[in-house]
Amino acid sequence: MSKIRVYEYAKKVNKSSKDIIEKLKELNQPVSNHMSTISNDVISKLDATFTTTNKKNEPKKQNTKPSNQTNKGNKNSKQTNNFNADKPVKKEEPKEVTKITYSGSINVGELAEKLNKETNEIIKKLMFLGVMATKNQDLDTDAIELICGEYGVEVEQEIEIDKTDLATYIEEDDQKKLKERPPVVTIMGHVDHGKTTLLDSIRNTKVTEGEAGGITQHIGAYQVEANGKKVTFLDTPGHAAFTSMRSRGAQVTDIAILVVAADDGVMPQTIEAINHAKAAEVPIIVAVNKIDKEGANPDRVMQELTEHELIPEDWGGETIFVQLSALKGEGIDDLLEMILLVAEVEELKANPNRLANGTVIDAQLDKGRGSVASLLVQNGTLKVGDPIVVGNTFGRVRAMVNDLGKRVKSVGPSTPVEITGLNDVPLAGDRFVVFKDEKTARQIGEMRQQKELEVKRGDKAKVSLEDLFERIKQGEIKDINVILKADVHGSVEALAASLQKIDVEGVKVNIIHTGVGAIKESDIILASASNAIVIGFNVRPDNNAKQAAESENVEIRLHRIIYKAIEEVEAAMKGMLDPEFEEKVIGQVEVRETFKVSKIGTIAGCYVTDGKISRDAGVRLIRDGVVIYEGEIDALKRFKDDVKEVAQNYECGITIKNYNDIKEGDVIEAFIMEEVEM
Ligand SMILES: Nc1nc2c(ncn2[C@@H]2O[C@H](COP(=O)(O)OP(=O)(O)OP(=O)(O)O)[C@@H](O)[C@H]2O)c(=O)[nH]1
Repeated sequence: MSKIRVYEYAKKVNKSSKDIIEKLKELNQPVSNHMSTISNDVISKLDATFTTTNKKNEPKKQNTKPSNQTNKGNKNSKQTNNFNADKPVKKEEPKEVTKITYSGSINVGELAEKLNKETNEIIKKLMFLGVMATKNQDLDTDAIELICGEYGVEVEQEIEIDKTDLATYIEEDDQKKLKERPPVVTIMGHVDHGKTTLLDSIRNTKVTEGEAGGITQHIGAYQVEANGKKVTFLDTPGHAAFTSMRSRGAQVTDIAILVVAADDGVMPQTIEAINHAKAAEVPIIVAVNKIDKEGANPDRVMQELTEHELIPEDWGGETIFVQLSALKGEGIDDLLEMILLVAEVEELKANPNRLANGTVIDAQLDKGRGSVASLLVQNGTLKVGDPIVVGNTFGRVRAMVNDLGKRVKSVGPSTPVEITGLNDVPLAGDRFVVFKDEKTARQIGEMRQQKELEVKRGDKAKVSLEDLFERIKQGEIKDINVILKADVHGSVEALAASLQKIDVEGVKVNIIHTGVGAIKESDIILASASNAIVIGFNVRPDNNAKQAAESENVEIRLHRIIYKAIEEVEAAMKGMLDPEFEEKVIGQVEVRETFKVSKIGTIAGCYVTDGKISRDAGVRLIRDGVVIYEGEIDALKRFKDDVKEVAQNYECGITIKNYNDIKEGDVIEAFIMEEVEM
């Protein structure tokens, strides 16, 4: 158990921090203030006093009555007496506050105002309580309660419910309704130690038994049966299940299988895997693989793992080791048996008789079926037709397919299933929750979408790759905001990871939104609002997005090769991007006569009406306001001489390269391509 602070403990036992501080003094464990931490052994001592009495006497209350106010109460009554005595004088008494309410956070100044006191007075009181605070400093619940207690004022915190938080819609289970559920297992280990082979081996030996004709399908997880019990394997070998999912706060794994090749021993990724599993507090079963190989040394593996606190039972430890050959399918039954054993110890349970919730294992956009998401049902039963919110997407479960490629109507806890029917593609690691009615699901889904947009919005000036370097140099930019869209989830993750690794002069790429599928108007709006560049990988903007990008001045970069996209961003950050050119019109010329010369073609006798025309300029032939040709000048002459340029109000002769259809009255527009100033 980790340490907790005085005020946290106070809240836990429904006492004021002051009570706890007093008690700690009595226990000879004085602390300086309510923010001080208390160690585990002291907590047990406190528990002995508080949890027993607390449970007996005081039900948990939302409102916090002021504590310890006997003194204050007296003072108040004294005041009243004085007031009565002074009645004929009719002095203005400040309005007495007896109760305040607040929501969210409140700072010292605001509290003073609510209490009808001077800010300085509050600051002094806080100092006395060991808290140094300034006027604009936010106060935690406990400090607020302490101060109000001092004045004998009741405090009520209005708890704000975040309606977009899916967790608030998941009701707690009645323990009596819980039933055993299959364990969800992740296989981890160093490269080439045999994770994929093991996953295949388990699947091949177990899945098809009794499932004649079943076509296996990769939906990110599969179930096998052993000894009449089911086991669910996440079939994303490696750390994906831990890294990407856990980064979104999703915990799906119950048991981690650590594969270590007996001929190779503990390697860097083995250690990494151990750390992931430990951080997630997931039990580890070690699978010593490749024991069929010459040079296999299982003992060495065990020896090496003891250094990482994985000690075999035979050696007095608690870690289960299974020796196997994934390639030959040996030891698979042992492994499954051990998994079931650990599962039993862990008492994994869920309630199949409720609306489902769980986690997205993977999701993608399918040309025919639209958004397709692989879900792991973690609690409840998921049914076709269920109104559902998945991450920031929503819909109704249209169809469900299990890991054997079979259509199913309902699935219970720990079951992986692929669903269609969502309005957009969610992300791996997103939570899903089923709702009773579609209207609520839609409302919450839309609110979540909206919130996602708002959260990601910033209000900086627009950025483009071209001016990036300059703004980095000026110190205007520290983060480069990027919105990433790609055809498949894997590319999104790969590109995002690589972009985030680019580090130029301490400037970092900040991926504010990623998604699968075409670049949409909403992406552009988000980019515009958050001053981001949109990078599309194997995807294109749709028409609305194109228009929005133009009007919002948002830069879209399209790529087909990951490293090119990375190179480009890196080059922009280093100021090495090829310069961008912009067209600049330098002049206008009126065609007054035309001459046809056999070897030369049409010569236009012209008059420069505006600006100038130069020999190396590009030209556009405009007739009745419509551009009918764009090309280069072949010759520019004044009288018989070739000239470099001709200025306004002068006459000249022009021939256009490979173009002769020039007519009297046409306008020739001259333009040059100019490097955009950075
Ligand atoms: N002899 C022997 N070879 C094995 C065994 N298990 C896996 N291999 C071989 O080891 C190599 C790597 O196996 P994979 O299953 O691809 O390893 P992995 O851990 O999934 O590798 P990555 O996906 O690259 O991380 C392959 O050539 C397998 O055939 C085994 O039990 N015995």
